[in-house]
Amino acid sequence: MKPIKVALLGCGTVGTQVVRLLDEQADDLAARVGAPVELAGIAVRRPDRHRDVPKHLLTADAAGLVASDADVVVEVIGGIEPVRTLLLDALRRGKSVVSANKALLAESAGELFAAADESGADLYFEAAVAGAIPLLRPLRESLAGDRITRVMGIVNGTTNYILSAMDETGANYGETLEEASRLGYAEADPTADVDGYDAASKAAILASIAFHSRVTAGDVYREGISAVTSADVAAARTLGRTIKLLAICERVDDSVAVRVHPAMIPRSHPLASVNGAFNAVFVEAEAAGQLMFYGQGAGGAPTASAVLGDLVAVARNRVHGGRGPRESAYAALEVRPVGQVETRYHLSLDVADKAGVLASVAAVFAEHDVSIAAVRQEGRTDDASLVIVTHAAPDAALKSTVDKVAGLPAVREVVSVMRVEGEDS
Ligand SMILES: NC(=O)c1ccc[n+]([C@@H]2O[C@H](COP(=O)([O-])OP(=O)(O)OC[C@H]3O[C@@H](n4cnc5c(N)ncnc54)[C@H](O)[C@@H]3O)[C@@H](O)[C@H]2O)c1
Ligand SMILES: N[C@@H](CCO)C(=O)O
Ligand code: NA
Repeated sequence: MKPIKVALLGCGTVGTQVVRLLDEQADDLAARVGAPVELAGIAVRRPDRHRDVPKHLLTADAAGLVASDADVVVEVIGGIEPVRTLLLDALRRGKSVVSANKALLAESAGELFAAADESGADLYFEAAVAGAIPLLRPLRESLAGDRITRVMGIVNGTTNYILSAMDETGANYGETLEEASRLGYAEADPTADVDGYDAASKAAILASIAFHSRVTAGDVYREGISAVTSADVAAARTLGRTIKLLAICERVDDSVAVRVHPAMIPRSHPLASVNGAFNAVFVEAEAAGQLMFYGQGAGGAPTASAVLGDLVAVARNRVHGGRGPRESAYAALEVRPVGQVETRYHLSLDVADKAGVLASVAAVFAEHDVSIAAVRQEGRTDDASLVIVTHAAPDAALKSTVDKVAGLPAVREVVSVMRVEGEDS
C-alpha cells in the first residue's frame, strides 16, 4: 500500500512528541489507517539544534517541504505568519492539514476552510483547544444535531497551573510562570497565556463551532490573570470560592457573547477541582443537557495525542475516500458586547467604619440598578472591610458601579473586584 507522507512543520514541545509517537506506534497506525504513515520531512528554524530526530529529515525550508510530495501537512510551529501562508499553500495544493495553532485558527479559519473546500482537502485542529481533550470533534460531529446554548470552562493550562499554585501554596506568580514554561505548557511568548490571548483564541474557536457562526479572537472580551492579586485569592478563600480563568461562550437570543476573564467560583463547583495544567469544559445543549469534558490541556505528549488522532482521521480519508466536516458558519450571529452580558460581581472594600458608609455604598448600587445579593462587614475600628456580592446585572452597569464606589470619600481602597460564576444569580 502506498504510504501517507507527512510533512511536519515545527519540532518543539509538541513536534518532538509527534515524531516519537509516529515512530513508536508505526505498525498500529498503519493498521488503523490502512497504509503506512511516514514522515517526509521536518521543518524547523534551526536544523543543527535538533539531535533527537533523524537528521536526513530536517530542513529549514518549510515552504519547500510543503511543496514536496507530502500528502498531509502537520503544523506545530504556532503563530500567524509564516504559518498562514504555508498552510494556505498546502491546502491549495490539495494537501490535508492538521494544526495545533489556535492563534491562527481563531483569526483565519474562514480563509483556511475556503482553501480546503476549493481543493477538497481536510482541515483538522483538535489539539488547538484543550490539548488532549476530545472537544472539537464532539462539537463538530457528535453534537451537530443538537442546539448548543453554552460552552464554559478552563481552557488554558499555564494560567490554571499558576492560579492553582497561588491558591494552594500562596506561590509567587513569576516563579510559577517560569515553571509552567519549563514544563512546556506556556506559549513561546507566555504573555499570550497570562494576558488571556490564548484562551480568547480557544474561546473564538469553540464559539464558532458550537454556534455555527464565525467568531474571531478580536470578537472575544478578554482579561488575563496578571491583575489577579494575593488579596483576590485570599478574598475568594474567605468566601469559600476559588479563582479560575474562564472562557464563556453563550448564545443569547440571536447573538453570541464570548468572554475570557478570571472569576470566583464556589469551591464545591466541579471546575474548582481542576488543577495544574488540566482543562475542563462544560457544554450545554438543548437536547443533550449538560456534558463535561476533562483532561490534560497542555504539554507535549497530551497535545501530540490529539494531533495523531487528527492525522489518523485525515490519513484514513486519503486511503478510503471521504472528507472531514467543513466550516459551518451559516448562522452568522451577531457578537454581543460584554457590557450587555449579564454577570455578577464580588467587591471587597476597605472603608471607614462610620455610620452611613454602608448606606452611601448601597446607594451607588441602587443608582445603577444593581441588586445586592449579600453584604458582609468585618471590623469595628477605623478600618472595616466590606464585602459585597451582587445579583446578575449588565456588566457595564457593574463596572460603572465599581468605578463610582471607588471614588466615594468613605472608601479607602477597593481591595478586590472579581466576577462571580457558577452559582445561582
Ligand atoms: N505546548 C503545548 O502544551 C501546546 C498545547 C496545545 C497546542 N500547542 C500549540 O502547538 C504549537 C507548537 O507549540 P510548541 O509548544 O511545540 O512550540 P515550540 O516553541 O516548542 O516549538 C515550535 C517549533 O517550531 C519551529 N519553528 C518556528 N518557526 C519556524 C519557521 N518559520 N519554520 C519552521 N519551523 C519553525 C521551531 O524550530 C520549533 O521546533 C503552537 O501553535 C501552540 O500553540 C501547544
Ligand atoms: N499554552 C497553552 C498550551 C495549550 O494550548 C496552555 O497553557 O494551555
Ligand atoms: Na482538544
